Amino acid sequence: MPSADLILPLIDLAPYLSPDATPSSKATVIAQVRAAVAEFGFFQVINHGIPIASQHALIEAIRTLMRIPKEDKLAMSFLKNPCRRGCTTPKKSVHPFQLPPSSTRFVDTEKKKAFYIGRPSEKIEPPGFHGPNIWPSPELVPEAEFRDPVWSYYQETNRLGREIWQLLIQGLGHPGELLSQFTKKPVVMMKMIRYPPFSSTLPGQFGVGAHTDFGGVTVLLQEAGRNGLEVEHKGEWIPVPALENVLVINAGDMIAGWSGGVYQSAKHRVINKGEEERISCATFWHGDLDATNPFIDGKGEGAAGDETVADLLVKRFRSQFSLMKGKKTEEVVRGEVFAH
Ligand SMILES: O=C(O)CCC(=O)C(=O)O
Ligand SMILES: [Fe+2]
Repeated sequence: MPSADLILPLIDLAPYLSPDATPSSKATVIAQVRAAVAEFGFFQVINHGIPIASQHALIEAIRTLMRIPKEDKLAMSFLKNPCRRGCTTPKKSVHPFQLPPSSTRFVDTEKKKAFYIGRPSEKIEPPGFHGPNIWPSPELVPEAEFRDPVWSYYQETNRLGREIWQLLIQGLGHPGELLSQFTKKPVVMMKMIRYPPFSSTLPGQFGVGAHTDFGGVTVLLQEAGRNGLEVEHKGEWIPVPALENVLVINAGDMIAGWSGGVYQSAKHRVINKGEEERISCATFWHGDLDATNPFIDGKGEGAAGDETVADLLVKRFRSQFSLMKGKKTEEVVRGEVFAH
């Protein structure tokens, strides 16, 4: 059961981001962020600098895209894309609850649909995190209704992800400029999500099952009023209210490892109990594929040391894949099951 008593910290970023910020006002925010991520792995932010109009336009754009015919979505399939972009459909995997007699072994455990974009580069580069984005044709969805607002929000959320990374770095006592050591060409994926209304989900189905994010900073926009996100804290689920112009920030496993356990990567899940669809958008701001832990100068061991960002990402996709027998590794590295 979600706990009614616990709430996540709500941090005002103005004393850090505004032109009048002083060293002391910045230090206060750095300390607040450190405390929040050390305790919860999550916090919410106001005065984050992303214009409300950009947030609204993004949500409308996602709604528009999710309504296009299924065959047009399949033509932009994430599973067929070599660099983790495009459309995913509900997740199929083995699940213990209610298998109707006529069903196959696989049922949908998650009912969401998602569309991914990332940092665009002309060439598709191994191991499949950099490459061109795909977009619906302008005849299908005019650029002003999808591509333009999505791209503009992507740039905003990139800027905010960078600021949050710098806050976390400074919270560990390093200069914020350390960021430039592992973010020359960072992997920054943006996942736009649509959860169906509660009535169309089966008992036991989640919007997103409990998981941790595996990489760096996540910046999450929830459509205002469409609650559903819950964060685990000491065995209890804390509901995270979907508030207008309030973003959710969390740290992934890579940050927890790199920080030597100072920062937490908390489990979270989504259950849309509402009778309306729920739109959200998560930006996963990782780092350069060849980067290793910047806090220990590459001298450490394991996840906290000499593994690169690419190693960590690929390892995570592979381990999730082991649940699904009979598929090829390539499908794993690209597949929805292995997306966040
Ligand atoms: O939609 C949400 O509120 C959260 C999504 C999420 O946790 C994820 O995609 O990793
Ligand atoms: Fe997540």
